[in-house]
Amino acid sequence: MTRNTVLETRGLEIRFGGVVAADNVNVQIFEGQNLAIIGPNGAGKTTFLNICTGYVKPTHGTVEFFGKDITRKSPRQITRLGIARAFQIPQLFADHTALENLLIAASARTRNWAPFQDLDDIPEKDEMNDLLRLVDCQDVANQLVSELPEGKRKLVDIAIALALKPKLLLLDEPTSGVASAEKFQIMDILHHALAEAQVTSVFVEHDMAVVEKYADEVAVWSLGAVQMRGTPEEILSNPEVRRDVIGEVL
Ligand SMILES: Nc1ncnc2c1ncn2[C@@H]1O[C@H](COP(=O)(O)OP(=O)(O)OP(=O)(O)O)[C@@H](O)[C@H]1O
Repeated sequence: MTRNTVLETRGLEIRFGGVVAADNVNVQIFEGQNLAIIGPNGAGKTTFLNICTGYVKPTHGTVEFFGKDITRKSPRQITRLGIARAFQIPQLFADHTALENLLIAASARTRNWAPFQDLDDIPEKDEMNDLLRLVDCQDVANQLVSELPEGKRKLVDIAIALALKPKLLLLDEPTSGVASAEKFQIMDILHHALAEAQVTSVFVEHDMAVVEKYADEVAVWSLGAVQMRGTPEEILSNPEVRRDVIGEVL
């Protein structure tokens, strides 16, 4: 069965001073997949997400999204084309409620954002309530984001990314900073929401139990390059990965 390519990078390169953060990065991401990116600190994982979303421009190489070259497009243009991002530290308006945050995102999706617009007037209210339900946050819709526990804040951040109706969602350590038991709850909700919204995902992750359970493929980064790619079983049983990424003493 041929798989449709959502995003493809060819020959990405960038260095920061003496550090090579991308060294001939060639990656294909296929429709419907949940690709995990793993690798030691400083390997270039976040740099890859930054290049794909237009925040960092590579010195060489290209990024194609559904066959269209987006390498030189701005982050805003790339978001509008259908690539969304969720961050390790949720990017939310802390003194607004969860629902208000989504309404602001909905407004920014379709119109120019007007900071003084009355949020009650935004027509996407039902759609945004549905999204909060999808990420199991309907119970906190009217609570200030600053008062939410970290797990709920992460889910609201994911709902905001989905409010942009992306085709591809890039997540930088979606479960960092939450307790182990809660990680799986968040990932279950995320996994279900992505399938429901038919969104392809790429997530950077340090927790191998999360990778094993939720990724259908894993790419291993090291020294700015993709060293290996395969199923979670193949990658997580590889002795080099166990030694260099997981830190096991073999
Ligand atoms: N804007 C920047 N300016 C200077 N150096 C940078 C910049 N962005 C990244 N780097 C460097 O490039 C290298 C790769 O960084 P990157 O954040 O992509 O790694 P990472 O694999 O995501 O690491 P971590 O797992 O610690 O988040 C690091 O050495 C980092 O310090």
